[in-house]
Amino acid sequence: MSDQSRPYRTAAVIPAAGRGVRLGPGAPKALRALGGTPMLVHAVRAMAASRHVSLVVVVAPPDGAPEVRNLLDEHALPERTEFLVVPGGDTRQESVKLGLDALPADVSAVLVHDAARPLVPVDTVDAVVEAVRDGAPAVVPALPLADTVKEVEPGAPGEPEPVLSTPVRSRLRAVQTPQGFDRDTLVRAHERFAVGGEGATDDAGLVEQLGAPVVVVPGHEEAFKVTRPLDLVLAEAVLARRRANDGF
Ligand SMILES: Nc1ccn([C@@H]2O[C@H](COP(=O)(O)OP(=O)(O)OP(=O)(O)O)[C@@H](O)[C@H]2O)c(=O)n1
Ligand SMILES: C[C@](O)(CO)[C@H](O)COP(=O)(O)O
Repeated sequence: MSDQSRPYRTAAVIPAAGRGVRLGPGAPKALRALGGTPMLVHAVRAMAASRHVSLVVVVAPPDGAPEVRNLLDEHALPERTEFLVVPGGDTRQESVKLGLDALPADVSAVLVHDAARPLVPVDTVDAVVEAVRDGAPAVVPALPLADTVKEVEPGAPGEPEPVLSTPVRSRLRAVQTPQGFDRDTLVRAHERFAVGGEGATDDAGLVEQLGAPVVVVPGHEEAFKVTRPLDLVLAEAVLARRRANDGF
């Protein structure tokens, strides 16, 4: 739980060090354009749009920190927000850990947000921060599923895979980011699993393995992750609709 003696400051860590293999050949995914602006800049603006967030730590591709720093300097970002850039690691988990290591001592709450979710609305960001400030050590935004999900025995690509079970769909949620945490809880989770741990595909998964409670708040359809080429088509369409609605 949070240390009440510390002032309450919320920072966002944005892992942006991935290659974007599933998106196809090109620049690292976070640096690819969406509506003419790098996806990372959209993600940074989405975090800085929250009045709660006063620091954004961008975790850049390992050899791309100077380029990312220049990128942030070139784009208009809120002046009240501080920005740090650090080099990332080989996995998302390592990159998040490197971002956490860069946080100053006065940060009490941390959001971890994929650069690959450039269009998350500020209301979703605020809902996550507020749940953490209300005392939840770990908060994830998530949506119910539209598809039925099967657990299978994974086989060779293209080969039929035996179905093992069908989880009850109404109990499942598709988890998004930003995920919000009490800083000490998240740091403990990452330290425990940094070396030889089981790992997890999201930060809340590490906190669950610590035994700490994680709660879900409503996510948003526009907080989807740009993973494959079709996601980029959808992201361009969402952005174009927003720009048309805003009249620019
Ligand atoms: N070594 C890594 C790998 C991923 N990420 C970041 O974690 C987020 C979620 O990862 P994902 O969408 O899987 O991105 P990539 O790893 O780039 O995609 P792919 O798996 O297709 O290569 C992205 O913002 C990505 O930049 C990171 O910071 N460091
Ligand atoms: C953190 C995450 O976005 C939650 O859905 C997801 O687990 C990241 O997975 P990826 O394979 O690293 O994109």
